[in-house]
Amino acid sequence: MCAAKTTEVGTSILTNRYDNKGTAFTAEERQALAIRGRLPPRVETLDEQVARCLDQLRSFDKPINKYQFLATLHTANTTLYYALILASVEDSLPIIYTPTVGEACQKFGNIFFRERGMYIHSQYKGMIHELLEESCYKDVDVIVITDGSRILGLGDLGANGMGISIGKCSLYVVGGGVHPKRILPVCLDAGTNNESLRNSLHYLGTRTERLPEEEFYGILDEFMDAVKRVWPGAVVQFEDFSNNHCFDMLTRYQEKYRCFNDDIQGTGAVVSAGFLNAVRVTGKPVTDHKIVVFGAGSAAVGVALAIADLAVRLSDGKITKEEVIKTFYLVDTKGLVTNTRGDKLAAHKIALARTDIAAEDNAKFTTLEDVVKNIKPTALLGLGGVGPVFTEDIIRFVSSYCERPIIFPLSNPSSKSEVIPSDAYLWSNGKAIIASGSPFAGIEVNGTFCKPSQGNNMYIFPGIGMGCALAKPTYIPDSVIVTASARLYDLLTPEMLAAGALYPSITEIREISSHIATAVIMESQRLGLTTVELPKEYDALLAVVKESMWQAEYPNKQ
Ligand SMILES: NC(=O)C1=CN([C@@H]2O[C@H](COP(=O)(O)OP(=O)(O)OC[C@H]3O[C@@H](n4cnc5c(N)ncnc54)[C@H](O)[C@@H]3O)[C@@H](O)[C@H]2O)C=CC1
Ligand SMILES: CC(=O)C(=O)O
Ligand SMILES: [Mg+2]
Repeated sequence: MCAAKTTEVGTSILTNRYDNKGTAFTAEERQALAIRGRLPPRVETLDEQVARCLDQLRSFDKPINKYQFLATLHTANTTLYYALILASVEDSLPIIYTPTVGEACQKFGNIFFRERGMYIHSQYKGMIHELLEESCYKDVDVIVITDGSRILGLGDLGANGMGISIGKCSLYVVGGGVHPKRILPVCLDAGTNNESLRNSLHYLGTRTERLPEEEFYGILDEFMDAVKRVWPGAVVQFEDFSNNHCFDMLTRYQEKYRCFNDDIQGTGAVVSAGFLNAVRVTGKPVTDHKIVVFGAGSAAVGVALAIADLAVRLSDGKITKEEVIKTFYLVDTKGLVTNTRGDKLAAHKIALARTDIAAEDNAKFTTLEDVVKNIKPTALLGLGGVGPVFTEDIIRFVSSYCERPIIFPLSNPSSKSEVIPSDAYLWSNGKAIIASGSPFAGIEVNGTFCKPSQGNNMYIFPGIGMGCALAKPTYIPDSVIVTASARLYDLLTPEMLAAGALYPSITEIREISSHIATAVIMESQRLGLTTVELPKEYDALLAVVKESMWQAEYPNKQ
């Protein structure tokens, strides 16, 4: 090979995030690639690189600067980026995911420096197939798409929502072992109704109001169809679409494409598993509980219905879905959701509306405080996305009559949490059983260290997506999601439960995801939906799943 040609190859490898090894290139490799003088002399192993980069990461005080450092690292050397995250899951997930990813989305235009993923907008109508074909993505297993209309609890962030697709895709690699080249974060830029964002100096999306319905579905239909043709094996995860679309999108696409909605179905699957494990701690059957849910949107409705589905599945049909649904009291901006309060309920609320409140009694239930006082719940689930509403008064009141109140402040990011878990432990005198959407510190109460579990859909979507990418079922029916949830429920051992956990440790995310993926595949096989031949027996299938996981290692392992 001539010298000029070799230099070109060397340069393209050094600047290709997937192939670059940086200081881990050996002397021989440096010579062969003609990059001898272009790297510091020391040759490091991947472990040494990880240790050095972890020190660099820890040297930043502000989480957003840590986020920027990691984004830069991803751009320079993707293998090292994932090796570092896998070596420091508990420290780095709060940076690449909630809560810091929320701040990164808010500041997306200010911190953007290099492309990642794909942007689809109305200007490309009629050309989406071509756009996907011409992209550098040749084989895609998982696509996470958002239109940025409801990013965490931060509202309409338009094209800045790309940050959330990127964060979720990173978790597919970290948790599901999907190859980094086979994930695709997508931003459907359908405009934004956030006027101040639209007018802000560095906003990078289209500066128009959100598309009318017909155009929105026109572009989404075209995208889904193009994905099926260009990457027929891919799974599409819908993320953070506002509730005027997300339920309808599921109806429109669930049986036509291999897709699921993370906020409705993923959140439902995770929270139902943790909640029913918390119910075991209370010693009372779920049907004896009274569950107040703050919020009645995509996550709240997904969670309530999933708890009912999982409870029915775990009871072997001894309890009915209707019996569990009766335990729920959903609260939205107008108060308790009932069928008698005189407004036209959004379609997604109807199945969960109380039917036992006389019209004249609705006035007694117009605030969360009223509902708590009058219902005396044993469980509070927070999915309103507005911040601290589970007040000291509420927590103390619930703890006054309830032996082990279940308190789940599930809204993200941390600033939108319904209560800071350490406060809830203190106010409940250590009695509360807590899972929070974002990670929070624990606290010692009466000599016992209490730490919240993280009730976040990150426990399930990597396993669901990975299982479906492997077995390629024609579509993802609800029963596959309930099966994934039941598997997560079972993965919590009695010892873990006794130690106060509601989910296995997140450091075990790959192990967890491999079991969830296995369960997902087996249920898809049972339903006759898979299009790839895989073992039918659990252990053999689990081995195949584990074997398929990408490892954060250089090709010629250092
Ligand atoms: N822990 C987890 O894994 C997940 C957490 N979430 C979080 O849940 C929150 C909500 O998400 P979605 O349900 O998708 O949003 P959404 O917009 O569909 O629903 C929000 C609901 O809260 C209600 N609400 C808003 N302000 C209220 C107020 N002041 N009083 C009473 N009700 C009020 C709204 O009426 C609506 O029913 C977000 O913060 C999101 O980050 C969502 C998905 C997963
Ligand atoms: C975790 C998540 O998906 C959300 O907060 O929207
Ligand atoms: Mg979400």
